[in-house]
Amino acid sequence: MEVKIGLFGLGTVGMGLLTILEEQKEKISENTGLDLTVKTAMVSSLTKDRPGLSATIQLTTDPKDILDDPEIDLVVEVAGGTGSAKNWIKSALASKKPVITANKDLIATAGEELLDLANKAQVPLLYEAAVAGGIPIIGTLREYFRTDTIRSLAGIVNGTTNYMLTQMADNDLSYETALKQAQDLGFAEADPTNDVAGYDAAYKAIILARLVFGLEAGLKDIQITGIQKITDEDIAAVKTLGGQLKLLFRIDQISADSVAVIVAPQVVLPQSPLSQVHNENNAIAVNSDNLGQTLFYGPGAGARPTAQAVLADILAAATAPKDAKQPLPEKEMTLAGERAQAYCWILNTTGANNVSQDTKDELRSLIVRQASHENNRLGSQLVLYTKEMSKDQHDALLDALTTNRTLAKEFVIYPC
Ligand SMILES: NC(=O)C1=CN([C@@H]2O[C@H](COP(=O)(O)OP(=O)(O)OC[C@H]3O[C@@H](n4cnc5c(N)ncnc54)[C@H](OP(=O)(O)O)[C@@H]3O)[C@@H](O)[C@H]2O)C=CC1
Ligand SMILES: N[C@@H](CC=O)C(=O)O
Repeated sequence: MEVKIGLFGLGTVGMGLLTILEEQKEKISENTGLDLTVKTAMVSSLTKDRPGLSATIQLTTDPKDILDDPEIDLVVEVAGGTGSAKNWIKSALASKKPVITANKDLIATAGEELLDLANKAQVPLLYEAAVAGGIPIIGTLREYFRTDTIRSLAGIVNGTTNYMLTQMADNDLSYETALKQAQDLGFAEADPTNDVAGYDAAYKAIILARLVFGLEAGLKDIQITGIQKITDEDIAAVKTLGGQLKLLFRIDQISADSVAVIVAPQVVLPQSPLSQVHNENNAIAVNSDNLGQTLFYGPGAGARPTAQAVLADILAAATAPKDAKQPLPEKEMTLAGERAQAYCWILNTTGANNVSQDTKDELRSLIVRQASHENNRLGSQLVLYTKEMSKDQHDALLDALTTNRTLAKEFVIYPC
């Protein structure tokens, strides 16, 4: 059976998809009986040089050439953005064309509305590539975990920042050079602000929290810290006690009907499997009643891995029953506040140190490890890894402790 595809976007992911489709045409046909052909591709510039692009693909800047073409069976949106892309997807669904997208910004911000439209139209809207690139996490959570109860999800879902932090720590690259390399390798967003500010990871966390816990949240609702303020000295200070800094997301069920969501650079200890996740690789740890702890690991960005996820969705959509509806989460949870956490404190030690005996005693009972670090810019520093403590305990202790020292940096420690 021939399936004609209308493709929005011919950048990193779009070109990656064309490469895989061309290379694996026969294999796909033998395995599925489907003959997948991209008929039309929408781009913003018709004059851009596109080496290797097949002359059989019609290029356009007019979305109607895809949306109004009755020959096009299925739409793939890999252009990005939340404006035009949303309209294209709505029009495609209204015309009963299945849609595949890699657009996490859009699925995070308008997923509820779009999935509702897809369900009403009884047309698939699939978005495996929107979270963790090539790792098949969306389908796995939706299908495999259907009979299990997930309590928490955590991990690394942004390839750009993980690549940057790896290169800064292991190869002494500057922040700027590491970012430039991530852009050149096709990992970063068109505007990398979303990557480094933590918004890209937050969009992915929002998608996962909706899928698993039925949580409807926006960027403004969750605590998000990016990596822009992380320096080579922070990385070195954290390393004195064996940890690494990684941009993590965490979604924890806190009560029967609430979850806490955070995206922030956190200290990952050597005994955590996440400490082995380097460069653009991603990993998602799922904690569920039946399975316990499971870890899904793989390439989280880049042309081929992301295109593979898009292709898997194309095959699923092309073979889905005509009236297929996407299962919606049974629970509908709300956002919870603070949870107990362990911390890494980096304290400047120059100047007076009149910490009271009570504070010293409390601190001693909470410190797991400590080391001194010579910061090239700030002088002597003390690096402390603490046990888990409540937010109130944290605030009071830090208040007492920093009367005569300054807290240079604070990071949460990811619980292994
Ligand atoms: N890169 C990655 O590793 C991953 C990306 N994604 C997501 O996939 C999507 C695409 O990413 P990526 O391929 O990296 O992006 P690129 O910036 O490389 O490519 C975007 C493509 O879309 C076209 N385009 C953008 N806006 C418009 C518009 N308004 N009208 C017409 N065409 C438009 C561009 O046209 P032109 O070529 O003329 O400039 C370009 O071909 C994004 O949503 C991204 O978040 C998801 C997972 C991983
Ligand atoms: N910019 C994103 C691309 C994939 O989603 C990332 O770096 O992870």
